[in-house]
Order: sequence, then C-alpha cells, then structure tokens
Amino acid sequence: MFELSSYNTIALLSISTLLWTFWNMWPSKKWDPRGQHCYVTGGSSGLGLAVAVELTKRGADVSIVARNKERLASALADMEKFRQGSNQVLKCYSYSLTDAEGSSAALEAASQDHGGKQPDAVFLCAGASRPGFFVEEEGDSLRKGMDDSYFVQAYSALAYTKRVVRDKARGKIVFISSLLGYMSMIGYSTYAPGKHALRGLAETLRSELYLYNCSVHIMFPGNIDSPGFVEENRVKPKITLELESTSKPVSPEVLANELIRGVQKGDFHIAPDLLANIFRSSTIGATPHHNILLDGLYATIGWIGLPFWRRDVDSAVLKHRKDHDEYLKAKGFYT
Ligand SMILES: NC(=O)C1=CN([C@@H]2O[C@H](COP(=O)(O)OP(=O)(O)OC[C@H]3O[C@@H](n4cnc5c(N)ncnc54)[C@H](OP(=O)(O)O)[C@@H]3O)[C@@H](O)[C@H]2O)C=CC1
Ligand SMILES: CCCCCCCCCCCCCCCC(=O)[C@@H](N)CO
Repeated sequence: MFELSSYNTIALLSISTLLWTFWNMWPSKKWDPRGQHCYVTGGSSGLGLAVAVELTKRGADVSIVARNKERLASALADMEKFRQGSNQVLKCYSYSLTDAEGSSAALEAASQDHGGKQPDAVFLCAGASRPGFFVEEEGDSLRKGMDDSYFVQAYSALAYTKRVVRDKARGKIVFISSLLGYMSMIGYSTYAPGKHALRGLAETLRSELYLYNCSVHIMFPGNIDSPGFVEENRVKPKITLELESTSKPVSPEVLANELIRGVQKGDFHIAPDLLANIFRSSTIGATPHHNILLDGLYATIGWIGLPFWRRDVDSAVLKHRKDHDEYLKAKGFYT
C-alpha cells in the first residue's frame, strides 16, 4: 500500500507548485485592444488620460468621460496625435459619474456612437481624494468621499453590466483602487473606505459575472504623478505627506502600461509595483494568486517588514500629538 510519508508530501507539493508556475508562464492568447471600443472614465487627466492615449496607440476606438469640457477637448487633442488610422473613433463625453443616471447616460451616449453596441471594455479611472483629519469631516464630506472614491466607479460598472447582460455580449470591467484599498493610515478617512469597497465590489463581480461573459480586473497603484495628486497635496495633512513618502509618485504613462499589461495577462488584482505586491500577497484572502511561489515571498517580506513599518507610523502619529493640539486650537476646536 502506498503511504504518503512527509517527504513524499513535500516532493509532491513542490512538483505541483513548479508545474503550476510553468503552466502560468506559458503565453496564452492576449487581449488585443486593436479595433475594440474602450470606454475610459476620468480620461481627461492623469492615469485615465494616459490609459486613453496608450489604448489609442494600440489601435482601439476610445471614448473618454469626465465633467470639465475644456479638459476633455484638450485630452482628445492629445489622443488625436496618436491616431492609428482614419477609421479609429476617438470621442469625449461630458457627464458627472457620481450618480447612477449620469453614469448610465454617459455609457448610453458612447454606445450610440458605435451603432448602439456597448464598449468592449470599460476602464474606470475617475476618482478624487481630499485627505484631512477625521475630526474635521462632516456628514456631507464623508458621503462625498464615498462618491468620489466608490460610487464614481460602481455606478458605471452597474450600467455596463446591465448592458452586457441585455445584449448577451462579452465585456471587461477594470477598476482603479489604490494601495489605500489594501491598507490605510492617518488622513484618509474619506477615501480609503471607498477604495476598500471597490475591492469588495470587484471580488463580488469577479465571481458573479461568471454568469455572463464579463471579466473583472482591479489595479492598486501607489502615488501617481498626476494633476489630481498635486491637487490633493494642497490639503493633505503634513504628517500624511511625510508618512506616505515611501510611495514615490509614478508617472501615469508607466502605470497605464502596467494596467494594460495586467489586463492582458488576465490578472484579477493588478499590482503595479513592489509595495502593491507586498500588500496584495499579505491580504490575499481568497483572491487568486499570481505566482504562488513569488506571492509567498512577497507575503514573507510583508510578514517581516510591515510590523516594523506600522510601528514607525504609530510612533510618528504619537509624536504628532503636540502639533495637532496646536492645530486644533488654531482652528477653534477648543481653547
Ligand atoms: N493620484 C494618486 O496618487 C492616486 C490616484 N489613484 C486613483 O487613480 C485614479 C486616477 O487618479 P489621477 O490620475 O490622480 O486623477 P486626476 O485627478 O488627475 O483625474 C481625475 C479624472 O477623473 C475625472 N472625474 C473625477 N470625478 C469625476 C466625476 N464625478 N464624474 C466624472 N468624471 C470625474 C476628472 O475630470 P473632471 O474633474 O473634469 O470630471 C479627471 O478626468 C483615481 O481613481 C484615483 O483615486 C490611486 C492611487 C494613487
Ligand atoms: C516592507 C514593508 C514596507 C511597507 C511600506 C508601506 C508604505 C505605504 C505607503 C502608503 C502610500 C499611500 C499611497 C496613497 C495613494 C493614493 O491613493 C493617494 N495619493 C490618494 O489619491
């Protein structure tokens, strides 16, 4: 009778892990944007604009959506420089995506310009962050934070899913979360909850949309060198600015390429750098692994490194108490 000794078990485990690793390294048929209609929210600035330009370079029909019309027009002019042919359809749409009606109307308008056919893929890059101390928030600003981090993407995903199901079409939904969708720290009470919520939504949809032909991806970038980043830094508490400096701002172009590469590889969680991989692997839950061996390594780095990092953050916050006390006094919270 064959009995599994512990050596056999280890050998079997190692062999299957290696086989699994090689299997995953095998190139499979990649998603090709050429000729596909890609819908990019937040496409007038930062990451969204870079994604729109990269998709244009790859021959896709690209629709961008945002509110401000001047910025949309100038983004469209940027995209035009990379047009691959006269048939390529490049368009912009001005809608506010923080309500369900606007999100659905925007998608409808872009579909109408493609003979009523919904986009082949939606890249949900719209979003904004306004860091600050929790004690200074109000009911309305907490809700606005959720609108600008969660609903601004969730409503578009909802409108798109309805269309994909109705038309029995193939679809692709790509969400943009943040490192702050894996962790959080001082200053991000209005933003991190929505970015965590996007992870929850993406995880639900990854499972549920197996009912149809729609795949789901979500990226977790650190700081991005974008107009939005400049804007948020104006109001960001000094302590937050200091503590997050480990995440060096990355150019939107680099991230756009990482995003498209991740989608092409079929990654569910797209982790564009080492920090994202550490947090991805440390909080993996039932999320699919990328490479089970490498993920183990990232998780080990997190297991060792993160408690030290967190201890530093905690002591920096404690050290900040005196400054903060002065700040609150100056703001008239107490005397
Ligand atoms: N910047 C960073 O450091 C990081 C950003 N992220 C996330 O990446 C994404 C892109 O960020 P970034 O490149 O900085 O973006 P920017 O702030 O540079 O651009 C944001 C885009 O979203 C649009 N937008 C914002 N709110 C709405 C709305 N309610 N309706 C329609 N369009 C809207 C803006 O246009 P308009 O205002 O005209 O509507 C603009 O096109 C966001 O989801 C952000 O949360 C993640 C990690 C780090
Ligand atoms: C070995 C382990 C080391 C761990 C180091 C961890 C460092 C974490 C830095 C947090 C950076 C937060 C980025 C915010 C991005 C974002 O979404 C905002 N710009 C809002 O828009």
